[in-house]
Amino acid sequence: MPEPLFDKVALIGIGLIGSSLAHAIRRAGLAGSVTVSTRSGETLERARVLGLGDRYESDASEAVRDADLVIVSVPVGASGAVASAIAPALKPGAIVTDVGSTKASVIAQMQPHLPESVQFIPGHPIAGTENSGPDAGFAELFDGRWCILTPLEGTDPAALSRLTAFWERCGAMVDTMDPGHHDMVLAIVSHLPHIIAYNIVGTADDLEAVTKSEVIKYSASGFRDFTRLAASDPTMWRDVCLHNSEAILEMLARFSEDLSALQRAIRWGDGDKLFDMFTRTRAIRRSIIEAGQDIDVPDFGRHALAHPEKQ
Ligand SMILES: NC(=O)C1=CN([C@@H]2O[C@H](COP(=O)(O)OP(=O)(O)OC[C@H]3O[C@@H](n4cnc5c(N)ncnc54)[C@H](O)[C@@H]3O)[C@@H](O)[C@H]2O)C=CC1
Ligand SMILES: O=C(O)C(=O)Cc1ccc(O)cc1
Repeated sequence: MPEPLFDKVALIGIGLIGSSLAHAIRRAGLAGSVTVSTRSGETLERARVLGLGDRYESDASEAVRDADLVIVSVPVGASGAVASAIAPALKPGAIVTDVGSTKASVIAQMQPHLPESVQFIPGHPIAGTENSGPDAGFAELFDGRWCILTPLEGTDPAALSRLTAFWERCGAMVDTMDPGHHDMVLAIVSHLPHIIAYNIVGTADDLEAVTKSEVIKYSASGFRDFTRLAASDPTMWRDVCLHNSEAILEMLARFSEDLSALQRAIRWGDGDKLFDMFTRTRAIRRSIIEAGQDIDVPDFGRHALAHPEKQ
């Protein structure tokens, strides 16, 4: 086993992402010891039963006291409260990072509390599932997935390299990005798909002409894919919507315009327009598969794609 990258790591929040980090850290031998802290006593007890750490602290400030790396993995709306609680106890020179799905808001919430003696490097692994809580995590979650770091002005390059090495040894590939750009990109590739999924499943649930049992019984795989996303954690997604509202509203406005164009093409029987649009979007799917980013598609899916010929 290679040398640990950090002597002491503190995991604040031990849900899907925190517990996956605990497993990945252990798999790669990245820490001398791991201290777990979370708000709810019940979750902390569950983490202890699962053996996710070496020490367990209900008080986040106690957990970070001697930590060299602190990873905050809580819903983005709780980032400010966590930063304020841990700030006085942080060890000078420690690296503080997070995994939140939005970046500008997390930075605005956390940075004012954190002392200049620590290196704050916000992060976001683009890897997850619809499950939450400490039982949901697994060591392979980050394998082959991107992790975006959004370093701030004045970040020490050595600290950035160390955090990059940490994520790489957790299995991820690392990119750096400006926080505002991150929020715009993630609004279209992650936040909108979840919002659309919540909406379509809600619409189906509200239909009077179709019973709930029919929705369950006849749901084709397209609808089932939406239900998976719509089963994601309500607290987490409420916070994402509230904390990336500007970019999400911008993307929703564009989406609504494009949906209206699609609606018009259907109303006027404009088959050429529909065909052209569906051909363009199919190319995106193929590019994702070619880039090896199609983790959810079993191997046979690659060969089952039809050719884009006009029928
Ligand atoms: N679920 C996913 O697929 C992904 C989530 N993320 C981000 O990771 C973060 C954590 O998400 P998950 O692990 O999925 O959530 P989760 O719901 O599985 O776990 C959240 C954890 O935070 C704790 N917590 C909540 N409020 C707290 C507070 N005020 N103080 C201390 N602890 C608190 C909970 O007890 C729990 O341990 C979120 O910011 C989310 O946006 C990032 C990538 C993927
Ligand atoms: O479950 C899925 O399909 C996801 O899209 C997981 C996910 C959720 C939130 C993120 O910020 C990143 C990844």
